[in-house]
Amino acid sequence: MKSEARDLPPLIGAGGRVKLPGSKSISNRVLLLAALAEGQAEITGLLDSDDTRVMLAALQALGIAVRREGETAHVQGGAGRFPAAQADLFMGNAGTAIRPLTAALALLGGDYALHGVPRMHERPIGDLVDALRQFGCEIRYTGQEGYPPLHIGASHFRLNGDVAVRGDVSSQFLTALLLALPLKASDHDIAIAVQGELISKPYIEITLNLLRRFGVQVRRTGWERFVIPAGSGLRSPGRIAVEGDASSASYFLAAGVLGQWHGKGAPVRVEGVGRDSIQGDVAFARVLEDLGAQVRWGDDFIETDGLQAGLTALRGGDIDCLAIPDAAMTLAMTALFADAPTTLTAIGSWRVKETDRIHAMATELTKLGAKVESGPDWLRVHPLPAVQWRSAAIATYDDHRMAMCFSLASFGHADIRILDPGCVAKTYPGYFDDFARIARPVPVIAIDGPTASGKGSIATAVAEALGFVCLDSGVLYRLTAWEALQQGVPLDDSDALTRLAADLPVTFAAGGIVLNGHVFDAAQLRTEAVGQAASTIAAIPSVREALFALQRSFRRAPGLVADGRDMGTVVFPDAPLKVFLTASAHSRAERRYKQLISQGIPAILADVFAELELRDARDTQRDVAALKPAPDAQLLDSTDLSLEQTVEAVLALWRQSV
Ligand SMILES: Nc1ncnc2c1ncn2[C@@H]1O[C@H](COP(=O)(O)OP(=O)(O)O)[C@@H](O)[C@H]1O
Ligand SMILES: Nc1ccn([C@@H]2O[C@H](COP(=O)(O)OP(=O)(O)O)[C@@H](O)[C@H]2O)c(=O)n1
Repeated sequence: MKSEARDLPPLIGAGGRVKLPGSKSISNRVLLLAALAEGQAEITGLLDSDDTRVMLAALQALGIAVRREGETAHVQGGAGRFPAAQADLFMGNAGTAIRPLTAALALLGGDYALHGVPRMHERPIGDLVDALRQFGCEIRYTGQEGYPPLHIGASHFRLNGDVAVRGDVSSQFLTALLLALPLKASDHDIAIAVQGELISKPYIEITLNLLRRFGVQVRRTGWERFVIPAGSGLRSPGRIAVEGDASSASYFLAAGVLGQWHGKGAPVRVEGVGRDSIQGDVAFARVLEDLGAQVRWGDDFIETDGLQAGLTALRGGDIDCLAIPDAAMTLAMTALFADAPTTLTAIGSWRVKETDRIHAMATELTKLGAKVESGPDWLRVHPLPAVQWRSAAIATYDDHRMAMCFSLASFGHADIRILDPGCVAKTYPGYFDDFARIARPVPVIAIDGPTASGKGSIATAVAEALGFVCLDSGVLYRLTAWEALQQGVPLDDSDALTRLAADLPVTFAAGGIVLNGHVFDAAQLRTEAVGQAASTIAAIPSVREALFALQRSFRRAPGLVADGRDMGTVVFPDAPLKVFLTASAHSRAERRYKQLISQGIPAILADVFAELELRDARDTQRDVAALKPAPDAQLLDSTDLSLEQTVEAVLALWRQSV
């Protein structure tokens, strides 16, 4: 089932450590090699994600005994064959599963059907099939020519000189052949000739490296010709550890740089990859370094810590991404914070990944307000100045990397909603939890409570003391009510009231209210008539929803103090400090009475008291966002406290909480 959306709070910094999940590329290669090899393998650090489950399920369907306990899997190798001669295999959207399995199954022969999700049926596989047919493999397209689904039949294996495979669409075709051909190399050398410029070479290095671990030494001439020597056979190394995923590391490494902008960050360290990693995507950290990031390398970790001395932003420029196709997506995000446009080149392979990533990236970056240009195999992203950021709901195209990349937009100046965040399960089910662990959201102090408990005065004073922005959310309800009264909109016409709230022509300049382009005298909102009307319309769910985004947009660095009725329960549920401010009804009525008189508004204490009780009742009994303390709120009774004492009490709670 799809999770619908995840709202990310704007961030003021980042810091901490992340233990990376296992690399997808290594996990699926090792699983297949272990299944084909002779002997038992214990694989540790294995990634648990959609794509590895697809591979595990396929191997089990093929009769391979696999036992999995958390991050460890025990595989009893099939010694060059699969026990099941017939199987129907669901491959999801896992390119790292379908391609090498197609090669292995086709070379061995049998009666196998391979299919996946609709997007998988749009991802080309023709170049691999063409290469395998040169060996006499029987492969049929059961859908569209050149794409899965496939049927694999008997193998009439023959060798006829070098076998040709294209290398310029996906390096996974070559990887698939390299992983599977040792099955047929007992008596003869088998040579593969790559046609076209080989892309993603580092992924081929991973393949060669893992083949060595399984006893096969591939000889290569440049990146054009690969020979699997006669006598090669796959033998289990016994135990094999999977490195952390270097592509997934890129988001955290970028966070360790962007998270220092406000001076509130600390280093971010990813554990599980290091300077000797066999994954090409660790080169992303070198690219970041070239762009001006402060990077530290360890044997088993990489750490970023803001910018190098003397810089105020990452550098822009042209970046050849041929070697880091996946991590390169992360550079499209850091480009928003660079000092000049960034052009990513050699990214044609993005077009045939989980989605057309060039199109997806360009579309979603544009939603944030960014200027983006693109071509068949390149993307140019212009820096996005703070004032031009727009809040956006980001579509993720069933692409885990789109979802993970755009979490970095929360370092910008807008509210970010990630749609279908569950798609990260393809490679990193726990991504958003890990990201939240290193993220430092812009702090919010939420102050809720009944009328005249002192919320507004306390919030203003606390915000001033801390240098934070202040939001009096009641003002938004009062403004909507005031407009309704002005325009004669009935207070039970929820559609009209919702439209009013959604299009409230208001800005807050230097703490003052500007309505319809004119400075607005806030005293007009303090009358009891407006207060009662505000509390009436505030009970309408669609009005509350219409004001939700506007309220959240006040959360900006260095912090926010927000007062109202539902700041801690609904609008800022992740606020690190929530105060529920009360005072006895008598003292509140007296305070309000004095306040009104001092403002020259005529009032009678008994009436003020009665109206206050009426409003308390309405605010606490309504169905939506009823006035009540959040479970984690601190209760503060100000009946016997002065204004100054109450402010000090809130500041003391704040000091304790940070
Ligand atoms: N602890 C307090 N002691 C005395 N007066 C207070 C205290 N807190 C607030 N007041 C006064 O009560 C009045 C109502 O406070 P206000 O901040 O408008 O409350 P709210 O926003 O909760 O309705 C103001 O005139 C304010 O100065
Ligand atoms: N976050 C908020 C703020 C105000 N309101 C409503 O708006 C009315 C006026 O809010 P206010 O904060 O200006 O009221 P006072 O507490 O200042 O009297 C309240 O009585 C609530 O019904 C709300 O529902 N939720």
